[in-house]
Amino acid sequence: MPRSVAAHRGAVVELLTRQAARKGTEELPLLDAIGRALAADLRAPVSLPPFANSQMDGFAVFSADIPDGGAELRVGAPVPAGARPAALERGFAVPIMTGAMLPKGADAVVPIERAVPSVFPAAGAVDALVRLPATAPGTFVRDAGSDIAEGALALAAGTSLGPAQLGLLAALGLTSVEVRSPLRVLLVTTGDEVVEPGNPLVTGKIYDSNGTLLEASMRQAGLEVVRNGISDDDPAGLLDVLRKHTDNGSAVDLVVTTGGVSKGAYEVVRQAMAGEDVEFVPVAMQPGGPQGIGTFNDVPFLGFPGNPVSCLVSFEMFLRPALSEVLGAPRPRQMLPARLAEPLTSPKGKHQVRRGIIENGVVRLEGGAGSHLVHALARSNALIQVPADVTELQAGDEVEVWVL
Ligand SMILES: Nc1nc2c(c(=O)[nH]1)N[C@H]1C(S)=C(S)[C@@H](COP(=O)(O)OP(=O)(O)OC[C@H]3O[C@@H](n4cnc5c(N)ncnc54)[C@H](O)[C@@H]3O)O[C@H]1N2
Ligand code: MOO
Repeated sequence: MPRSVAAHRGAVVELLTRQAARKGTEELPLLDAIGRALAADLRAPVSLPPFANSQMDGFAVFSADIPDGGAELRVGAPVPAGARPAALERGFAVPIMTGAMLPKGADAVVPIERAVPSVFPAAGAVDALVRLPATAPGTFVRDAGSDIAEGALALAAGTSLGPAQLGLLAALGLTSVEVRSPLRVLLVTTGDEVVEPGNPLVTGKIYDSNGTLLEASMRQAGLEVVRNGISDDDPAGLLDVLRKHTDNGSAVDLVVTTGGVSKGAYEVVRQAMAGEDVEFVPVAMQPGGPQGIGTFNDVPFLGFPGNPVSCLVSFEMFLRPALSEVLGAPRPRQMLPARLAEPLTSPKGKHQVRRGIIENGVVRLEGGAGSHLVHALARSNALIQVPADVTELQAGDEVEVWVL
């Protein structure tokens, strides 16, 4: 009985949870922390904004100085951004620039466009007057701490740090941040037929796309990737590579291989793992059905199938979500409902993952179901999820898509 996608994902989560618990944290300069997960809850060391300030270029006023019909007020000394202004005198309006500190005694800002005249008096002008409309207290004032108050929770442990989160930390005055240390992965592609790009393509051989595809996926997800070339179909050679990288305990946190897991005569990964704590399970998913999982030399092990699309789908369906769950980073893929632009069929009892392009809530298929179709994959921006109990869908039917 094949294992469900959810059950296999759960097994990958369990495998990584133990390993992640052994990893520590590290302090990094903000920009080096992009894509990492925050190690601990972080409280705001200062309030944002730190002081009440103006949201507009205009006049800071005491709202009670302006009756319903408006009033003519005397113009005081202007407040540029960055200055510490003197208190506002009653009956005065002071020119204030966006972001500048509100003078004590002021409680509202009237934008320059609503003033008559609607220009600031020239520098050095004396006895200038301005006519302003009535204004409710608080208008165009950004109160101190209205974004976040000092001591409040700024970001929770496990938050994935993207540009917005790092920008917040900078706004709070921080220059570095404590993040979870990344997992280091040994990625080994296998197969006698597979050659490194850049070499001549001898008849019967193909270039290794899995190595680049998966290393790129892993790096984007915040993993450190160790490579050791391509292993041929000799199990002893593959075992040597795996031992070299796992023997000294902490060298790698996870091993991922590609290929050699199905039912052929030369299944190098299956053969190498005979006698190890690794099982080969059929998962009710297409592509990416045959999966290896377990530990090698006490290090978590995942054996992805050899077809390139199967590799990407295995990564997106199992490893990436498990990393999100266990480490907090990367952020989970955005999942959207979309209408199918065309019909599709799906094998009975298997969760199918098709590739497609989503645009304005409609998703169209790119290429067929074949797991060798890397060109179609490269044109796609979404994975279309077809549940195991669905065998046919019509144009216009709603599906869930994961945005790549
Ligand atoms: N009799 C059966 N045959 C197959 C079954 C099955 O159930 N019964 N399952 C099929 C499915 S589904 C998949 S997926 C593949 C999985 O095969 P393996 O993991 O053993 O992978 P390989 O046989 O080594 O390769 C499969 C395919 O992918 C190409 N490949 C391999 N490595 C790379 C690489 N690094 N870069 C690019 N392409 C690669 C390889 O040449 C094969 O075409 O098994 C089916 N067969
Ligand atoms: O499961 Mo295979 O990965 O369909 O091609």
